[in-house]
Amino acid sequence: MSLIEVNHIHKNFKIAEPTKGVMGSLKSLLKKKYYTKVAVEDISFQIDRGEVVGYIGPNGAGKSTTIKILSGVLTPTSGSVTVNGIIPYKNRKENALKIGVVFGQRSQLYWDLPVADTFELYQKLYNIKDDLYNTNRRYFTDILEMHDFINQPVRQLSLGQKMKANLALSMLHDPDILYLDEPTIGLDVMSKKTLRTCIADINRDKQTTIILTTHDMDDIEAVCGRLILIDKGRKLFDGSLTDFEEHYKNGYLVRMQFERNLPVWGAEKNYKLLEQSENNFVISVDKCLTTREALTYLINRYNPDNIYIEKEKIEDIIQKIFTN
Ligand SMILES: Nc1ncnc2c1ncn2[C@@H]1O[C@H](COP(=O)(O)OP(=O)(O)OP(=O)(O)O)[C@@H](O)[C@H]1O
Repeated sequence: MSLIEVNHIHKNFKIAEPTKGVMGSLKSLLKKKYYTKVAVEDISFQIDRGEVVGYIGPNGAGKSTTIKILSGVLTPTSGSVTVNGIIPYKNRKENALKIGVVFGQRSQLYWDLPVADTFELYQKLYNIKDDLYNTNRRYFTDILEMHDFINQPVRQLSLGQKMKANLALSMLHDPDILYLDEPTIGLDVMSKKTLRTCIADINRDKQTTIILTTHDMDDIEAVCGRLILIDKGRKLFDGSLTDFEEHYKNGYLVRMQFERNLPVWGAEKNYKLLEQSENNFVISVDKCLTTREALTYLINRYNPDNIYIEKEKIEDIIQKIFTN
């Protein structure tokens, strides 16, 4: 049995129909009309201990709803979930002791208290033994570089510092599973990088199983070994990043650089001009051609000064899936 077992879950929300005008509002007081919004439709997956899984999809795909079901906040309309052998939405307290949750848009810190004080409150709340608390506090203060601000009130902290403190807080009780919902949202490049490194460190040092939802594909490429892609509540793909690229990639990119004026690009079968700048062509090559065939052809035909194969970013592949 896997650590996380999700079997054919569905989640429907009952939503009140909007009313028009005063009469409409009055009528709705007597008899409200509802419609059903399907947020998650027949999703199944298993996650083993120690995996880091990226759970991705466009806005409204059902990512947060799934995470809320896994963390016990929501009950599925049908289907079943077990996490660590328990049903999270039926045994919320027991489940809460074994998981850490970070919602990028929501802080668990007390605005007026120094971070260190919230940590102490959390120790009492979760009944964390002194030894474990002190070890974890030291470990997270070090890897998340929190020494400079741990004694400052939360209201004085930057977004990046708050996110680090939230991550540390959610891990103080040594949970088996960490749910991260958009942890790098709104952060600058350096803070994103630090956070990604720390997520990978936590997984390596503590064998924490991590499920990460994000719109930033650099997060996925940096830390996830596996990707689950969903859209409109349904699962589209579940597998390794390499399999994902193999499955969805239609070809690869070639960049040609010229130290003279750009030659005229001809309409070429199996080659598509994606981008043209002052002295560059970026070409998408169909996967029916080997890189050797493509490079030989392009060098003979256009005689570039430099030519490179470029890796297609996961972000671009996903964008193609949802725009095609
Ligand atoms: N409490 C709720 N009541 C009604 N509808 C909801 C509720 N929560 C989510 N939904 C709807 O369910 C669908 C899935 O929402 P969800 O928040 O899971 O998507 P998401 O993939 O996390 O999106 P995003 O990337 O924008 O955060 C959306 O259409 C949303 O409007």
